[in-house]
Amino acid sequence: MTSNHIMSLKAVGMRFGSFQALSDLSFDIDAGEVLGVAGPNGAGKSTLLNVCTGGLCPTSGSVLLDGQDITALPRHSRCSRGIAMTFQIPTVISSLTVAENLLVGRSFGGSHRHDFDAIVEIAGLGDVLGADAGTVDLLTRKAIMLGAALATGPRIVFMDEPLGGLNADEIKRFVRMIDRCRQAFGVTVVMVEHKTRALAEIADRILIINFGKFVCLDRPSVVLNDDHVVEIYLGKKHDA
Ligand SMILES: Nc1ncnc2c1ncn2[C@@H]1O[C@H](COP(=O)(O)OP(=O)(O)OP(=O)(O)O)[C@@H](O)[C@H]1O
Repeated sequence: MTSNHIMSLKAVGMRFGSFQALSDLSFDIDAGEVLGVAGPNGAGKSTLLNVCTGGLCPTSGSVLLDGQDITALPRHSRCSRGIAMTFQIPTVISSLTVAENLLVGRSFGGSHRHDFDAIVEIAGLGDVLGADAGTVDLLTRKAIMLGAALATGPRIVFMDEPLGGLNADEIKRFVRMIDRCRQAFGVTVVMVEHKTRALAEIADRILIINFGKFVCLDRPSVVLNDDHVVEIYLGKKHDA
């Protein structure tokens, strides 16, 4: 029987000293989907992304990529297997041009490479390729980070709060960018996001966690209309 799961977590736990940040998390990520991850502050969302991308090695359970155990692999080894991550605060190399930043991304990753011109077009960076990356606005810095992640040739991209700090118009533009990544390259996207309305627009499914524990995983219309989820785990202050 063939599986459509690109990644699976099996009973994953993450303990920092005596603090249990993630507990017994098990779920599958479908190839080609946009999976949203939401939950209150401190729920364990960034910890979960780090466990998936190799920034942290879980203290219990396992992470599988295409059914292969990658739990102990560090970030650079996972990158060469097609796993990329973007961060809440855009990490660009300010002393390099926009194009050079993308080329740095291209020097990492595995044997597969997405087309460079297509990445530039998707990220909307055509007009600023020669600009110093340190001089561009926040949306462009986020686009550079996404472009550099795509330049590693990923099959799955994890994004930590990609919409943070953007205004309503910029959110729409970045959501379109994410959608184009999927259309053009077939990449799977897992995004942690507090802006639940935007998340509902782009995500095929949303995972809710709280206190490091699984709460639910379903289509946005089901998850976001669940009274318990809305009141307890999302809350009005995060809605945008
Ligand atoms: N390296 C660490 N050492 C100790 N505790 C940590 C560490 N990293 C995270 N934590 C704790 O684990 C919990 C989950 O943190 P995490 O950053 O994953 O939450 P989050 O859901 O991403 O929160 P937010 O929405 O505020 O970004 C928090 O209580 C945090 O203080």
